Amino acid sequence: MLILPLEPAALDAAIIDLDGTMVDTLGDFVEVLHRMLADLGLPPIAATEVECMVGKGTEHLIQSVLDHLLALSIPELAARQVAVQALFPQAWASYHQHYPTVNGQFSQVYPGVLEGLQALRGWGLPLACLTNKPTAFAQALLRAKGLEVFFTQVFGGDAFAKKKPDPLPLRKTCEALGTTPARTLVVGDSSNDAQAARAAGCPVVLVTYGYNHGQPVRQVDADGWIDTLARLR
Ligand SMILES: O=C(O)COP(=O)(O)O
Ligand SMILES: [Mg+2]
Repeated sequence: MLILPLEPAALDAAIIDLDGTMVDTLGDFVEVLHRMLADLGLPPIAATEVECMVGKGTEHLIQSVLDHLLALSIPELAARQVAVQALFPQAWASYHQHYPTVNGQFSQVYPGVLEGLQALRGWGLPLACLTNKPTAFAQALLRAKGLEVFFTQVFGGDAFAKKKPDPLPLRKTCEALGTTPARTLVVGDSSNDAQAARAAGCPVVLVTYGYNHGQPVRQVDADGWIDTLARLR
C-alpha cells in the first residue's frame, strides 16, 4: 500500500538504497562470510541470522557475526567483546579480500526494479544510490547488474563521516544532487533508511521485501510501503 501521494511535481530527485531494495544480496553476504569464517577457523552461520544483521554496514555485520558465533563458547558479554575485537582485523581483511570476487555472483535484482527506476527517470528525476555498503562494492554491483546507468551519484557507507540511520549521508547526497531534502524521495527497505529520512526531512517509501533486522517493516515510521518498485509507475 502506498500512502504517500507520489506527485512527480512534488519531487526534484530520488535517493535509492541498494541491498534489500534494488538487489537481493543476502547470498553474496552469506558466501563472503562463509569464506571469511573458514579463514578464521570458525563454523558457518545461517542465512536467516545474517539477514537480520545486514544493513548497518560492513563493520557492524562482521562484529555481529563474530559475536553470534562466539556466544556459545563465551557467554559473558565483556569477555566476548574482547574476543570479537581480537579477531576483527583478520576478519575485516578476509572479508575485503573475498568480497570483490563474490560480489553479484549470488545476488539478483528484485522484480520491478528496472520498471521503477525507469519511471523515476521518466519523471525527469536525477537518482542517487545511497547504501551502507562500501562505495567500491556498490559501484561494482550496480555495474554487474546493469543498474549504474540510472544513477548520477553512488555513495557507500565509507563516503561520509556517518552511516544511515544518521541523516548526514542523506543531507550530503541531497547536496550532491543539488536538491532540498523535502523534495527528495528516499526509497529503502529498513528502519535505517526511514530514520535517516525522517531526521533529514525527506519523504520515505519502504519496500516490503527487504531486510529490516528481522522486524516487521510496516511498523517502521514511513510515508508508504510498496511491494515492488514497479508500483512507482
Ligand atoms: O549494510 C550494508 O552493507 C548494506 O546496506 P544498505 O544497502 O541496505 O544500506
Ligand atoms: Mg537496505
